[in-house]
Amino acid sequence: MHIDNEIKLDFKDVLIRPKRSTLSSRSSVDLVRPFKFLHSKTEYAGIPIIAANMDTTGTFSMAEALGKHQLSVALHKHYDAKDYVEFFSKLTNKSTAFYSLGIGSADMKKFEEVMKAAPDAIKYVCIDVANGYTETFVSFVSSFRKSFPNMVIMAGNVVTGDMTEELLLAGADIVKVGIGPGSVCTTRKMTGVGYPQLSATIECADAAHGLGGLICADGGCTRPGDIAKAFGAGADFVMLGGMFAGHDESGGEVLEKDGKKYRAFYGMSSKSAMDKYAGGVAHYRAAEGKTVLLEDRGPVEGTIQDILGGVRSACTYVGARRLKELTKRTTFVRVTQQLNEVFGKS
Ligand SMILES: NC(=O)C1=CN([C@@H]2O[C@H](COP(=O)(O)OP(=O)(O)OC[C@H]3O[C@@H](n4cnc5c(N)ncnc54)[C@H](OP(=O)(O)O)[C@@H]3O)[C@@H](O)[C@H]2O)C=CC1
Ligand SMILES: Nc1nc2c(ncn2[C@@H]2O[C@H](COP(=O)(O)O)[C@@H](O)[C@H]2O)c(=O)[nH]1
Ligand SMILES: [K+]
Repeated sequence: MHIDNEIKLDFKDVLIRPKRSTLSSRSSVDLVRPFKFLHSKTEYAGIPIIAANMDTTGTFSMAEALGKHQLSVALHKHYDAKDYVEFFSKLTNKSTAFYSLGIGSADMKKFEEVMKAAPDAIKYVCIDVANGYTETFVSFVSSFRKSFPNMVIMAGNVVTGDMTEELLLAGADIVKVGIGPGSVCTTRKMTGVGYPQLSATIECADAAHGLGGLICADGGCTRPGDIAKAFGAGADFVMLGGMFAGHDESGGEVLEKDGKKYRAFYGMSSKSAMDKYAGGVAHYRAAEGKTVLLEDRGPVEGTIQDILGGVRSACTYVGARRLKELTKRTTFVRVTQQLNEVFGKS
């Protein structure tokens, strides 16, 4: 047994210290980032915010709404092959949608079927498992890279620098970072495993950038300020589940209660998800996700504006004309209280 006594931080533990700035308006901040990748020759340009590959956020209609603003979606893995073929064939800005898959043989079979029907339609994939520390996962990423040398591969999840390096060396372009921070995640409760998300982001970004790789901070952002902090911490991409949930584009059924409209939102490892896609929770495992009912939030357009407005404003507070400059202009101050909640949680 070993104890790491260094304090590790979450978004709530810090604020970004303002700095002198020559920017006179939030409208002059450029959030579009160009990226080149470690392995793939594909070039990316967009606002590096991605809706999570959960079945109520990684939807085709979410992709359409976010794509208009150059944001991306990691599609969930439960559509039929023919639907992906149709979607990706029509997709004009390839960087706005990731095809997601796990490491099971059914996932690979479906992906091959889609690739065969639409050979050049997919440029970005997200290889996603709960636990990115297994040998099986690393060898899957490595053989996927051999089969698809020019695919942009995002792979995860991990939370430490050593495993970030290993995945990049195995063939990932972007390592997805986050174990247990999610809004409908119960991994920490069920297993006691996890890592505070701000520190995970800082440490994995540092490891990745040293090798010329990128990271995506996945999970735990509950408001636009957290997204600014994730970028400030060194994230190249930020993935959001809960913040994009509950909108018209989320799909799923709408429930009415006392005259109010609600949408269900659940973890992909929750009982709800396993009942829906795997015929229940397997005998040897427990659910590691929960189900919540969210008040219907209408079109996602308003949420997008809040997010982009918040991040642009953060950039002006530290004098970052482009999102790219945010990290090097960020000094975090540790705080004991981040928000004034005298009139309730906001
Ligand atoms: N970021 C996070 O903290 C987490 C994210 N999730 C999300 O939910 C999705 C579904 O997750 P889930 O159904 O739990 O698993 P995955 O779809 O991630 O499972 C992938 C493979 O990993 C194996 N595995 C070994 N150890 C573990 C472990 N500790 N947790 C999960 N799988 C393990 C599984 O085998 P076997 O089932 O036989 O053990 C399975 O073959 C994930 O793809 C991810 O998107 C889920 C949990 C945590
Ligand atoms: N431990 C679990 N994590 C999950 C599950 N379903 C999704 N996720 C992860 O959460 C993020 C989104 O986080 P949020 O805070 O923005 O909502 C998602 O990308 C996954 O990595 C789950 O069932 N269990
Ligand atoms: K995930």
